[in-house]
Amino acid sequence: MRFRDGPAVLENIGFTLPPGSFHFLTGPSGAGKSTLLKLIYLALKPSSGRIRLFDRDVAGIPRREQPDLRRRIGVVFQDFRLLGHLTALDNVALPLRIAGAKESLIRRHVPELLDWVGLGDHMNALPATLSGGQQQRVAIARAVIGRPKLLLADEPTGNVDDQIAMRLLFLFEELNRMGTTVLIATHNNMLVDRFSYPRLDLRDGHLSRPGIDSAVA
Ligand SMILES: Nc1ncnc2c1ncn2[C@@H]1O[C@H](COP(=O)(O)OP(=O)(O)OP(=O)(O)O)[C@@H](O)[C@H]1O
Repeated sequence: MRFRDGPAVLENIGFTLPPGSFHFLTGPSGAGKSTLLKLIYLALKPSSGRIRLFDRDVAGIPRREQPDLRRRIGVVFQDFRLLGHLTALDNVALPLRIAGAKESLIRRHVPELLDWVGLGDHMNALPATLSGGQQQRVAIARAVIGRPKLLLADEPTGNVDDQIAMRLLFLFEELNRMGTTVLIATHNNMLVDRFSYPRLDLRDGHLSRPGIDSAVA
C-alpha cells in the first residue's frame, strides 16, 4: 500500500482472519496498523494487492453495496468519531436504529451496555462533556451494540486505565464468543500478554506472524 507516489506503507502483507477468530495487531507507532484496518473496512483502496472481505473480493464490490457491507463491521476509530449533537445513549443506539430495531429493545440493551462500560451515570451526556476515556468507551459500545460480524478496534484502550482496559477486553471476548471475528490494534503489552490471543505484528509495513497465511476474510 502506497499513498500517492510515496513510499510503501504496507508491503507483502498476507493473512487470513478465520471467521470467529480473535487477533491482536501490534507494532510501533507508524508501522501501518491504522492503514491496515482502514483497508479492511473499505475506507482506503489498496494501491496494489487484493483484499477479500466476507468471502468477496473487495475490488469487485460495487460502491452501492459498500454501506451494507460496512454495517456488518463494527469499528472503534482512534479518534472516536462520535456525533457531537447526540447523547452517549443516542450515539450507541444509532447502529440499532439504522438497522430498524425496536425502541423497546434499544431502551433495554443500550443502558445495560453503557452501564457495563462504566458510563451508567453519563448516558445523557454529550460527547464534548465527556473525558477522552469516556468518549472512547461510548465509541466501543457503539461498535459492539449491533453484534457485528467483524470488529476492528484501533487502540481501543489508549485512553483508559488498566482495570477498565481489562473490562473492555472481556467485552470483546464476550462478543467473540457470540461469533464476531475480532481484530484489535494495540500498544498495550499488558493486554497482549494477559490475553493469549495470536498476534499480527507490523514492523515498518511488514507483517510477522507466528503461523497464519493469505488474504483477509
Ligand atoms: N493519508 C496518508 N497519506 C500519506 N501517508 C500516510 C497517510 N496515512 C498514513 N500514512 C503513513 O503511513 C504510515 C503508517 O501509518 P499508520 O497510521 O497506519 O500507523 P500506525 O501503526 O497506526 O501508527 P499509530 O500507532 O501511531 O497510530 C506512516 O508512515 C504514516 O505517515
